[in-house]
Amino acid sequence: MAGSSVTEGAAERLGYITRVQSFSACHRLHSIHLSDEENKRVYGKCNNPNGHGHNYKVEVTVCGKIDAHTGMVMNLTDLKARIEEVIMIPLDHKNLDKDVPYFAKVVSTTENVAVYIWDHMVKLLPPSLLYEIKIHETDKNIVIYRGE
Ligand SMILES: Nc1nc2c(c(=O)[nH]1)N=C([C@H](O)[C@H](O)COP(=O)(O)OP(=O)(O)OP(=O)(O)O)CN2
Ligand SMILES: [Zn+2]
Repeated sequence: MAGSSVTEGAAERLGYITRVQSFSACHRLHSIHLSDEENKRVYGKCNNPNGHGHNYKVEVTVCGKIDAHTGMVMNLTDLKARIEEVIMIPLDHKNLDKDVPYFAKVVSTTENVAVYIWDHMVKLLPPSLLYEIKIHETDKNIVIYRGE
Protein backbone atom coordinates (compact mmCIF):
# COMPACT_ATOMS: atom_id res chain seq x y z
CA MET A 1 0.00 0.00 0.00
CA ALA A 2 1.36 3.47 -0.93
CA GLY A 3 2.83 5.44 1.98
CA SER A 4 3.01 2.51 4.40
CA SER A 5 5.91 0.31 5.37
CA VAL A 6 6.33 -3.03 7.12
CA THR A 7 7.22 -1.20 10.36
CA GLU A 8 4.14 1.04 10.25
CA GLY A 9 1.93 -1.98 9.53
CA ALA A 10 3.28 -3.76 12.59
CA ALA A 11 2.24 -0.86 14.85
CA GLU A 12 -1.40 -1.92 14.53
CA ARG A 13 -0.72 -5.58 15.08
CA LEU A 14 -1.11 -7.56 18.31
CA GLY A 15 1.63 -9.97 19.30
CA TYR A 16 1.72 -12.75 21.88
CA ILE A 17 5.13 -13.45 23.38
CA THR A 18 5.97 -16.23 25.80
CA ARG A 19 8.85 -16.86 28.15
CA VAL A 20 9.31 -20.38 29.52
CA GLN A 21 10.73 -21.01 32.98
CA SER A 22 11.22 -24.24 34.89
CA PHE A 23 11.35 -24.54 38.64
CA SER A 24 11.49 -27.42 41.12
CA ALA A 25 9.39 -27.62 44.25
CA CYS A 26 7.69 -30.08 46.54
CA HIS A 27 4.22 -29.97 47.99
CA ARG A 28 1.36 -31.93 49.49
CA LEU A 29 -2.26 -31.62 48.42
CA HIS A 30 -4.10 -31.06 51.70
CA SER A 31 -7.00 -28.66 52.21
CA ILE A 32 -7.64 -27.02 55.57
CA HIS A 33 -11.32 -27.02 54.59
CA LEU A 34 -11.50 -30.83 54.55
CA SER A 35 -11.10 -33.46 57.25
CA ASP A 36 -8.11 -35.82 57.17
CA GLU A 37 -10.36 -38.55 55.79
CA GLU A 38 -11.75 -36.28 53.08
CA ASN A 39 -8.25 -35.12 52.17
CA LYS A 40 -7.16 -38.74 51.71
CA ARG A 41 -10.21 -39.52 49.62
CA VAL A 42 -9.99 -36.40 47.42
CA TYR A 43 -6.23 -36.20 46.85
CA GLY A 44 -5.19 -39.86 47.19
CA LYS A 45 -1.43 -40.38 46.83
CA CYS A 46 -0.93 -36.60 46.52
CA ASN A 47 -2.05 -36.28 50.16
CA ASN A 48 0.97 -38.31 51.34
CA PRO A 49 2.06 -36.54 54.58
CA ASN A 50 5.68 -36.20 53.47
CA GLY A 51 4.78 -34.71 50.11
CA HIS A 52 6.21 -35.21 46.62
CA GLY A 53 8.09 -33.10 44.08
CA HIS A 54 7.65 -31.68 40.60
CA ASN A 55 9.78 -30.07 37.94
CA TYR A 56 7.21 -27.45 36.96
CA LYS A 57 7.44 -25.71 33.59
CA VAL A 58 5.71 -22.32 33.46
CA GLU A 59 4.86 -20.42 30.27
CA VAL A 60 4.21 -16.72 30.86
CA THR A 61 2.48 -15.08 27.89
CA VAL A 62 1.91 -11.37 27.39
CA CYS A 63 -0.18 -9.83 24.62
CA GLY A 64 0.04 -6.29 23.31
CA LYS A 65 0.71 -4.03 20.37
CA ILE A 66 3.97 -4.56 18.53
CA ASP A 67 5.62 -1.19 19.08
CA ALA A 68 6.39 0.56 15.78
CA HIS A 69 9.77 1.80 16.95
CA THR A 70 11.11 -1.11 19.01
CA GLY A 71 9.41 -3.96 17.14
CA MET A 72 8.55 -5.52 20.51
CA VAL A 73 5.43 -6.19 22.58
CA MET A 74 7.79 -5.93 25.55
CA ASN A 75 11.45 -6.68 25.97
CA LEU A 76 11.80 -10.38 26.83
CA THR A 77 14.78 -9.48 28.99
CA ASP A 78 12.44 -7.44 31.19
CA LEU A 79 9.95 -10.32 31.32
CA LYS A 80 12.81 -12.62 32.36
CA ALA A 81 13.59 -10.28 35.28
CA ARG A 82 9.93 -10.24 36.42
CA ILE A 83 9.83 -14.06 36.24
CA GLU A 84 12.91 -14.24 38.44
CA GLU A 85 11.14 -12.06 41.02
CA VAL A 86 7.75 -13.76 40.90
CA ILE A 87 8.64 -17.41 40.25
CA MET A 88 12.27 -18.26 40.86
CA ILE A 89 13.03 -16.41 44.09
CA PRO A 90 9.87 -17.38 45.99
CA LEU A 91 9.15 -20.85 44.53
CA ASP A 92 12.26 -22.58 43.16
CA HIS A 93 13.66 -25.36 45.39
CA LYS A 94 10.99 -24.63 47.98
CA ASN A 95 8.40 -26.59 49.88
CA LEU A 96 5.38 -24.68 48.55
CA ASP A 97 3.21 -25.37 51.60
CA LYS A 98 5.83 -24.55 54.22
CA ASP A 99 8.08 -21.94 52.60
CA VAL A 100 5.51 -19.83 50.75
CA PRO A 101 3.13 -18.09 53.19
CA TYR A 102 0.40 -17.84 50.51
CA PHE A 103 0.02 -21.65 50.55
CA ALA A 104 -0.31 -21.97 54.31
CA LYS A 105 -4.09 -21.74 53.90
CA VAL A 106 -4.47 -22.23 50.13
CA VAL A 107 -4.03 -25.77 48.81
CA SER A 108 -1.05 -25.94 46.45
CA THR A 109 -2.82 -27.35 43.40
CA THR A 110 -1.38 -26.28 40.09
CA GLU A 111 -4.50 -24.17 39.52
CA ASN A 112 -3.67 -22.22 42.68
CA VAL A 113 0.03 -21.99 41.78
CA ALA A 114 -1.07 -20.44 38.46
CA VAL A 115 -3.31 -17.94 40.30
CA TYR A 116 -0.43 -17.09 42.66
CA ILE A 117 1.89 -16.41 39.72
CA TRP A 118 -0.76 -14.39 37.86
CA ASP A 119 -1.63 -12.24 40.91
CA HIS A 120 2.01 -11.36 41.55
CA MET A 121 3.04 -10.99 37.90
CA VAL A 122 0.12 -8.75 36.95
CA LYS A 123 1.25 -6.15 39.51
CA LEU A 124 4.69 -5.88 37.90
CA LEU A 125 3.61 -5.53 34.26
CA PRO A 126 1.98 -2.64 32.37
CA PRO A 127 -1.84 -2.72 32.59
CA SER A 128 -3.61 -5.37 30.47
CA LEU A 129 -0.36 -6.89 29.15
CA LEU A 130 -0.44 -10.25 30.96
CA TYR A 131 -2.42 -12.78 28.90
CA GLU A 132 -1.85 -16.26 30.28
CA ILE A 133 -0.03 -18.40 32.81
CA LYS A 134 0.34 -22.00 31.66
CA ILE A 135 1.92 -24.54 34.00
CA HIS A 136 3.05 -28.03 33.08
CA GLU A 137 2.99 -29.78 36.44
CA THR A 138 4.02 -33.00 34.73
CA ASP A 139 4.31 -33.92 31.05
CA LYS A 140 0.63 -34.89 31.19
CA ASN A 141 -0.94 -32.37 33.61
CA ILE A 142 -1.24 -28.82 32.27
CA VAL A 143 -3.11 -25.87 33.80
CA ILE A 144 -3.98 -22.52 32.20
CA TYR A 145 -5.07 -19.38 34.06
CA ARG A 146 -6.00 -16.12 32.30
CA GLY A 147 -7.02 -13.93 35.22
CA GLU A 148 -10.75 -14.63 34.85
N1 LIG B 1 -6.91 -30.48 39.28
C1 LIG B 1 -5.75 -30.94 39.80
N2 LIG B 1 -5.62 -32.25 40.01
C2 LIG B 1 -4.46 -32.72 40.53
C3 LIG B 1 -3.41 -31.85 40.79
C4 LIG B 1 -3.59 -30.46 40.56
O1 LIG B 1 -2.70 -29.63 40.82
N3 LIG B 1 -4.76 -30.05 40.07
N4 LIG B 1 -2.24 -32.35 41.27
C5 LIG B 1 -2.05 -33.62 41.49
C6 LIG B 1 -0.76 -34.09 42.06
O2 LIG B 1 -0.05 -33.03 42.62
C7 LIG B 1 0.12 -35.00 41.31
O3 LIG B 1 1.45 -34.71 41.49
C8 LIG B 1 -0.16 -35.44 39.94
O4 LIG B 1 0.57 -36.64 39.82
P1 LIG B 1 0.28 -37.78 38.82
O5 LIG B 1 -1.18 -37.97 38.59
O6 LIG B 1 1.04 -38.94 39.33
O7 LIG B 1 0.98 -37.19 37.53
P2 LIG B 1 0.96 -37.80 36.11
O8 LIG B 1 -0.42 -37.72 35.57
O9 LIG B 1 1.96 -37.12 35.26
O10 LIG B 1 1.41 -39.26 36.41
P3 LIG B 1 1.20 -40.62 35.61
O11 LIG B 1 1.17 -41.61 36.67
O12 LIG B 1 2.38 -40.73 34.71
O13 LIG B 1 -0.08 -40.54 34.85
C9 LIG B 1 -3.13 -34.59 41.26
N5 LIG B 1 -4.32 -34.03 40.75
ZN1 LIG C 1 1.90 -32.70 42.97
